[in-house]
Amino acid sequence: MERETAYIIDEMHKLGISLTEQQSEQLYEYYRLLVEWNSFMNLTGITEFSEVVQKHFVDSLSIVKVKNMNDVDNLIDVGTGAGFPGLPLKIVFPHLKVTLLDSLNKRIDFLNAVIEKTGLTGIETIHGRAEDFAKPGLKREIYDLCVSRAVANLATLSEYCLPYVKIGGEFIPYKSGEVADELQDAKSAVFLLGGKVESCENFDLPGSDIHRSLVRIKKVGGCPKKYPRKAGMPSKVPLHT
Ligand SMILES: C[S@@+](CC[C@H](N)C(=O)[O-])C[C@H]1O[C@@H](n2cnc3c(N)ncnc32)[C@H](O)[C@@H]1O
Repeated sequence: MERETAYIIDEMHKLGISLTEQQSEQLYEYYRLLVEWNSFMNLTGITEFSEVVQKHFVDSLSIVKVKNMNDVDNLIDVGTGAGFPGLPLKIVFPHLKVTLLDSLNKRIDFLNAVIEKTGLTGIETIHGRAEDFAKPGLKREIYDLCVSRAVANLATLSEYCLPYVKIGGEFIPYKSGEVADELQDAKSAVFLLGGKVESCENFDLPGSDIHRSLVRIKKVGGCPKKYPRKAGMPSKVPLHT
């Protein structure tokens, strides 16, 4: 295990992140549980250790290239699946109050097991659809940051995510490949939901073939009450021009 934790520490160092022994052990335990649970449920197609470190852990943390996480108090990860990117972010930045939301209960069971085994506090899981928890009195417009990876196209995803973000906060989707067309298609959805695209940072993820794009969308105005529409609508009929 020492060799593996040293590898995790080195790879995070390349991103300018200094990990404690405890944090590297928590990430290793997360990896171990991911592989164990993956043998009886579908969590990830990636199970080889160095690939998990690069394609899940380093990728999740690549947000530090565009955002100072010390400026963030709370975040929600929408469609977190096996916890990416929200759970590695919580382990590396323990001051964060984190909500992990997913519509598949089996994945929530897995996340709860990781949280219990690693002893993390200040993190909650929600089993449900993104469209159902951004209602007034629930989790509407309370987060500094919303992140999401591999969940939906940007127009749909904006309707899932922007209602969670407080004015002045940010929504940063993890996209892959070229996103120019997707950004164009999502432009009016982002505007309608109170967002403004500030920038899009593209880079190759080291040690993998992933071309990552991180889009910074600022919440500049309140989200109209009618959004998000009822569950299923944002994906069936995405908001567009
Ligand atoms: C391809 S997986 C990606 C998981 C993780 N974000 C990652 O990058 O590894 C998509 C996840 O989004 C969840 N999801 C899709 N639509 C959702 C919705 N409307 N509300 C909540 N979760 C949703 C699915 O259950 C699934 O776990």
